[in-house]
Amino acid sequence: MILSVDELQFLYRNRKILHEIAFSIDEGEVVAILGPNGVGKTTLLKCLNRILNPRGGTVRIGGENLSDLGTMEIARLIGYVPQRVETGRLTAFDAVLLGRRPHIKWDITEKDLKIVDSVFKLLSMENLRLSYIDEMSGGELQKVAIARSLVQEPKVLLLDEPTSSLDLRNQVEILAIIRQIVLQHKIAAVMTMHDLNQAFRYADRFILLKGGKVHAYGGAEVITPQVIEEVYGLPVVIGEISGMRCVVPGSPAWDCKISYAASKL
Ligand SMILES: Nc1ncnc2c1ncn2[C@@H]1O[C@H](COP(=O)(O)OP(=O)(O)OP(=O)(O)O)[C@@H](O)[C@H]1O
Repeated sequence: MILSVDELQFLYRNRKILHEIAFSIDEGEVVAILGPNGVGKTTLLKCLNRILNPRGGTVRIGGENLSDLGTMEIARLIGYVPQRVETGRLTAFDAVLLGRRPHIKWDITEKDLKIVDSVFKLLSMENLRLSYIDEMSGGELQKVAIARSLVQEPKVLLLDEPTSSLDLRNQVEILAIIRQIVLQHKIAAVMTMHDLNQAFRYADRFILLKGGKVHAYGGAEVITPQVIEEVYGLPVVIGEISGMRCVVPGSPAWDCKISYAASKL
């Protein structure tokens, strides 16, 4: 087991956002955190990373309790790709290089440069090396953030909607690369997502949040039409296309309900 979470709770002011969160993740696994807007997916990632301090519970990585570790030690273990990436007057190369030593001045080594080069190549973004990140498109910036997390060589990657700004081809390529890196390096990735079809394709396990709690947790078998309707309040059909599990939202009855409501506007 590489990551374990037990009885995690988080409150914003006095409002309970997360409670009784417990799960564990093995090496080589990609886990998708799913759930409706505002349910607490980003908050959960930030608690795992200790950007936010949980009110209770424990998070362990490789047996180490994160509450016993400092920021630098946590950065050594966890690569984090936030939903909103901060920009500045830095080239993409420098921004990614910062992932090697996030908080202190350091002597750049041959190894640092080699790893940064290889990640630029892996993500097919060599053309962006000298571009300034404050002049980048949303998708380009998202790739820079993913690259920065990968050069950290973390044990756990936390990715907050990592493909939200990417075009279709980049979505597929980035998720496939994350999948491959997780397996090859025996690390783990936890990603928040909205696209259930991509989750089916690239994740091994699923955590569905509802009301700040884990509503369903497990392999693809836990994502049933009933569970999806309970979590999102929307009927779906689950089927297969070319051997791949896929979710189609809606149903004839639902579509009728929506068009009836719209006709009353
Ligand atoms: N800084 C904050 N102060 C107070 N409440 C906050 C703060 N940030 C988020 N929240 C609230 O916490 C809840 C969970 O937010 P969070 O961003 O974790 O949701 P999410 O599941 O990631 O949503 P989305 O799918 O829309 O990105 C929301 O109701 C949100 O309004």
